[in-house]
Amino acid sequence: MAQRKMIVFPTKNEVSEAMAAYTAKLSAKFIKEKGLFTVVLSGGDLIDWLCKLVQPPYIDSIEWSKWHVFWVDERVCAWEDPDSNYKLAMDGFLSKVPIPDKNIYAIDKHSAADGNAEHCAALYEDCLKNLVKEKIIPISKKTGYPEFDLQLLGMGPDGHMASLFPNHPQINEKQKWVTHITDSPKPPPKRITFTLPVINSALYNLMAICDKPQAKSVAEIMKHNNFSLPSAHLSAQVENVWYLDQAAASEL
Ligand SMILES: O=C1O[C@H](COP(=O)(O)O)[C@@H](O)[C@H](O)[C@H]1O
Repeated sequence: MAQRKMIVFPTKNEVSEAMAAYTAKLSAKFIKEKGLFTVVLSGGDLIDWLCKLVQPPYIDSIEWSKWHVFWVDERVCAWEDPDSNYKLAMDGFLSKVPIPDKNIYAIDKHSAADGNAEHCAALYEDCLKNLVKEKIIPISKKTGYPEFDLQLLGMGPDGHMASLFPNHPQINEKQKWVTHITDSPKPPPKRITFTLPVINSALYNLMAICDKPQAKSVAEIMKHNNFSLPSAHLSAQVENVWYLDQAAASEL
């Protein structure tokens, strides 16, 4: 598994530029190697920081039609709900680039609106399994879990990543690929999330953290390897890179 690599940038703007360059480089590499690129998004502030991808030079140079887009976690609510990670990504990023609709794998619309978190997680896992059969997602020979090319992750001030929260059992799930939570400490309470083995089976994981509220958890992870914080468990098969701004790195 890849060692954690950290780069501190002066401001959020440089984090955003570096994320775009990293994503574009991997997009070109994987599309050249296998004709497609699987990208996993999170919600939260990260979507704002992806803004550089919808500007020149990336908007015109990325082969968007070869992208397949997933969510590492999703809130169990209607697609139109302001809490929806799908809506956030559609409004701020995906609606501005020509990715075919069929390549955008959102939470099941009806079950999400019905609010059944367990069913939504099972359906999302079925969706991934079908894509394994269709050879869009390989199963890693090393881990036995689905292998995404790139995941773009964020961390909450409490050290959570995806919807894996401190002191909640989802972090220990090893059988399922996608699990659910109904008592998330951060609203909304019902969510689905990739499990840790799936998150760590990605080839490249890019964790982007900006702003002061995250600084304490960043220091706990970097200085003390505090594994009670879910983000401390992040790894990857090839590269596990953390991009921070000065504010997030201020307690290091
Ligand atoms: O609730 C969530 O929080 C995390 C972190 O979000 P941020 O706004 O603190 O950056 C996010 O990565 C996750 O996808 C989201 O559902």
